[in-house]
Amino acid sequence: MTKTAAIIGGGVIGGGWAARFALSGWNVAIFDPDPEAERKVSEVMANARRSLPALSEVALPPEGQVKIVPTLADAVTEADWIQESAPERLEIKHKIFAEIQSHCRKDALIGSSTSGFKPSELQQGALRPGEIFVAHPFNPVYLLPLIELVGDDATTTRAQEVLTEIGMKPLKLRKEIDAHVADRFLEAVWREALWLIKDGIATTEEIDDAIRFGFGLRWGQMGLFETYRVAGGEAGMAHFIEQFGPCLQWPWTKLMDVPELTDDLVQKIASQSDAQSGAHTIRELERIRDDNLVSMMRSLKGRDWGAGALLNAHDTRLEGKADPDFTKPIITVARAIPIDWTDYNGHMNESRYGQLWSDAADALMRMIGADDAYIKSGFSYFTADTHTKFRNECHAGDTVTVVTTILEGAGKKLRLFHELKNSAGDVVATCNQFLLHVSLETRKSCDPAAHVSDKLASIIAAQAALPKPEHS
Ligand SMILES: NC(=O)C1=CN([C@@H]2O[C@H](COP(=O)(O)OP(=O)(O)OC[C@H]3O[C@@H](n4cnc5c(N)ncnc54)[C@H](O)[C@@H]3O)[C@@H](O)[C@H]2O)C=CC1
Ligand SMILES: C[N+](C)(C)CC(=O)CC(=O)[O-]
Repeated sequence: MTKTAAIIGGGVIGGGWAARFALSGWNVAIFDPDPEAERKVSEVMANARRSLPALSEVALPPEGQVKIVPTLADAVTEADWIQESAPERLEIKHKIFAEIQSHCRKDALIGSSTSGFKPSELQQGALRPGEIFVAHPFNPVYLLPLIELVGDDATTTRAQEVLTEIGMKPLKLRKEIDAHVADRFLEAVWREALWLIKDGIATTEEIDDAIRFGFGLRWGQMGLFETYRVAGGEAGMAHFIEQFGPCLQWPWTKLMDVPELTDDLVQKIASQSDAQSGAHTIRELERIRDDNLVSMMRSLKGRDWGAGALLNAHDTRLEGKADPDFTKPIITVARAIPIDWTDYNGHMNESRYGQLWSDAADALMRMIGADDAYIKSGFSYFTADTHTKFRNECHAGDTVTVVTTILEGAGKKLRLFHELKNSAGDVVATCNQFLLHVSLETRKSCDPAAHVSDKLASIIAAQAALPKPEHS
């Protein structure tokens, strides 16, 4: 049964949660008293639709329904997960939790997006305090996987399972603390940046350059400790601390001091920020950010590292293991086209068609039992010939499928016909691909193992009644 999320507060973060849940196949009900909420949420949804599916090499589940409802009770009554994302004011959040708990199911998970409040503060005066926990996300919630979870162990363990299912990276904190873990870092960096601007040392643009051309790039892949372990050289972490530990005693940092946010300082920051980024609207900046994040996370996927390894594991979960119904056309690829597959002509680059044919052949190989274990045993298929015909264009964000027909599959020969189709079912391109079964030891062609040729024969028989694809 389709699960339901209730989002209370549909601003920057609530909208991001709504998109994350809906694109993971959940129905979403949003309550927000702002008459502009519907427009704002639909803009976040549009951003999410063009970016989140591009992180995946497989199709996402069908999108859930998203609706704005007139009362908080309408949103929460049936919900499996309720996410409070109202302004960062404790009295507002208390009122909301009281209303949530008088209408919601007893087994509903009730998370708060709070950036700084501890669960014990959120729970003050609540009907069932232990049910309220912190689920702190990062903007944009539909792309960044981290969620800091703080609260009752059993409840946050249940929350952890749900978040993993929707492709996120829950991080359970051992103890509650103001501003959790990640925002403690962000606050330290923010405080130092304010000083640097106030003291006229650097502008907003120079500070951003200091981050994005240097340690910011490192942090996205290894974080703080692994990066510094490497920086310690062969002598390692202890040596690193010995060398740089004393800096904390030197005047490198103003960490304990907070600059006063005077009108002058706010004006200085705002005008520097306008000079730096004012040429773009916020929506344009969001799209630039999202495209960059998708490209960076896709690179990490190729390395199976960090956030990329998480995405690969999520793809495996989404793909499932069950055999398709072989009496129907075989779908070997179902996915969205990522932005980094497109080129200066504004459409998918020709090299990526080769990628899709290769992915389709790999999927077909797994279906006939020529899977990873079979390849490890010393046998595989090599492509000997491909003929691609381009018939239409394909753009970033398009959802496409590859339908693969087995034209020939006897002995060592395997001939496949792939049709790349867009979401309207139109053929974008076709490929006639000829493969030979090989021994990876001799590098010569040979007949496949009996279980592979038998499976191939049974699929060809199951497909016999289907019409032959056009132009094959
Ligand atoms: N903006 C950010 O970068 C991040 C914010 N957060 C947290 O997320 C929460 C929401 O922040 P944003 O989305 O940035 O704020 P926002 O101002 O964009 O959105 C808040 C929304 O709550 C609505 N609202 C006000 N009173 C309400 C009520 N009684 N019931 C339901 N909705 C109500 C407002 O109309 C508004 O649409 C805060 O607790 C914040 O600390 C967490 C991570 C990052
Ligand atoms: C600025 N902030 C404290 C609201 C930031 C966050 O809470 C997380 C984020 O997305 O940076």
